[in-house]
Amino acid sequence: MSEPEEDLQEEQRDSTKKKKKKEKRSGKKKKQKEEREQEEAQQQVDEEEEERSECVVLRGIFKLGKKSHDVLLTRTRLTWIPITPETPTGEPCVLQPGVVLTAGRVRGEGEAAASGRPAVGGAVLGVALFCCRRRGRRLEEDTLHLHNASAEHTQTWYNTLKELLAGFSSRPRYLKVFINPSSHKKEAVHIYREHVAPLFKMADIRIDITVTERKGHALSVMKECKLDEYDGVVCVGGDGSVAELCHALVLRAQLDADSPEKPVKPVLPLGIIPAGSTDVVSCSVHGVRDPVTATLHIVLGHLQQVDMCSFLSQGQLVRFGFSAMFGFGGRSLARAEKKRWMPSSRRREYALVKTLARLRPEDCQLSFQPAKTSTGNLFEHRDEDQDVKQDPESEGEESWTTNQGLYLSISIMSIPCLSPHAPRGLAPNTSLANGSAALIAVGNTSRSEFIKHLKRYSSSSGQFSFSFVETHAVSAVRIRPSSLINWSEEESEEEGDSKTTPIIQSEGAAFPWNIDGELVEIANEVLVRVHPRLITLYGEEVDEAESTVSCSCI
Ligand SMILES: Nc1ncnc2c1ncn2[C@@H]1O[C@H](COP(=O)(O)OP(=O)(O)OP(=O)(O)O)[C@@H](O)[C@H]1O
Repeated sequence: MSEPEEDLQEEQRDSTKKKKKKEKRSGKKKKQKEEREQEEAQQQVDEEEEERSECVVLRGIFKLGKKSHDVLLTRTRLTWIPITPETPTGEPCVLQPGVVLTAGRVRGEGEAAASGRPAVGGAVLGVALFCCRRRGRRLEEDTLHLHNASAEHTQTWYNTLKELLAGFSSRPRYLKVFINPSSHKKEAVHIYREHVAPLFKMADIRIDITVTERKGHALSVMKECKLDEYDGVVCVGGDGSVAELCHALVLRAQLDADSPEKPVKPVLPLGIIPAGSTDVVSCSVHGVRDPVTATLHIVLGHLQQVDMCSFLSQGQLVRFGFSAMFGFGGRSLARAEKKRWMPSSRRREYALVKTLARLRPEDCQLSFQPAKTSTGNLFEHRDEDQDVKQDPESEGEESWTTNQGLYLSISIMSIPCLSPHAPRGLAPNTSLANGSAALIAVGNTSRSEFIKHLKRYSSSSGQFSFSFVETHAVSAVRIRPSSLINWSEEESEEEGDSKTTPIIQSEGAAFPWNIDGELVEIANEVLVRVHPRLITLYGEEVDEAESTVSCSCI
């Protein structure tokens, strides 16, 4: 090729490059312009929505207590200002309709006010707003009376408020309720009748109740019943009942979706009314063990996505759940279950002390897949997209970290497991919906050091600052025991030097696991997988539970 030809080609190349660059620049500019336009359009929609919601729906004069007030209702707030000549622009009080449970008509001599419920007979004297008030982590029922003698005026307000409340789509209208009458002190039915049913009735929520007759009853009902009629499921019971229902909801979703392998997110949310002895799941989404708080979260439709785990052994699903303890936690529960005749708190203390006295490590291979997107931010919320992409099953063997050793205790928890005994939770380093579980592995150590570690759970921190404790945010865990012992044999053993002697294998034996407070005996390797946001519970994210008890046994 001659020099001028080469120059010409070079020029052509340059001009094509420039052209491409120009096109790229103009494409980028076009994209930016489109994005800007989209943003502006969205802003306009938001502003219009805000304006619409701030539009006054109703305005009227009502008496609140003895004073007349100028009352204003928009779609997002109810505001009332005292009408006083000395301060014509008085301080407004505000209430969000989101906290209003229902509206009733005050009739007759105000008997609705006296009874705290919407009344049926007599002349209409005003509107009563039954609402929810926050006191710390507790939700309580409260009433606001707006008095006005005009029946027509009152009726308009009553109808409008009812219409507004009907617009809250997350609030349930029809619930399937399971009550375990044998939970804890056998008070579940009483708790339901006393604290829950009146609030459901007041909020016009229809209910369909099953009082369970045996273990597995709720699961079999859930497999068969027509779920699409309901807006949610409610469990009145302890952690065992909650675990059974969560497991049942996911299984049912799998059945409905014809997905035998992969867990499927249930459509219906689960509400938990605590009636057990520890109520860890309830505490983790309510911050308190209080049936009224739990019911109000359901009535107001507060929904919280929650991570769950699946537990598999030899490729078979054992169950779905939130937490599992292997080693100390499993053995302690197995001992407690043998003394079912004891009152539950005594039984727990007995088992704890006895297991501590016979403390022994498990010899096992512990493998885990670190959670990919964990940033160390305890209460971070992530995109749904991120969760979908995070599929531990698609990861190769190389993403696993494996250690072989002696462990006193291994816990895997996809929720913080708050309780009055451990207000910041057994796993404060995870949150309800961060897409990972906390793995807490306690290596072999002396009894006194292990007790120190346990005691720090009831204070507030420092339980992991020991050289023998390791914690990881994980998406999957595998525990392969090296040796087995039938735990009942262990009961009858003489106490030897248990600190360093690993457990001896015996045929047909199984390891006791504590899965959501239920004893599950598994002989082989267990694979735990975390399923981000697999279930929706009525409740909210809380970082600390109300502490009402102290454990006296250690
Ligand atoms: N009528 C019944 N009789 C016996 N067991 C039942 C009955 N109904 C349900 N169950 C089972 O009882 C088990 C324990 O229930 P639950 O957790 O509610 O009570 P708890 O063990 O006393 O409470 P906690 O787990 O907080 O100590 C669950 O596995 C549940 O399936």
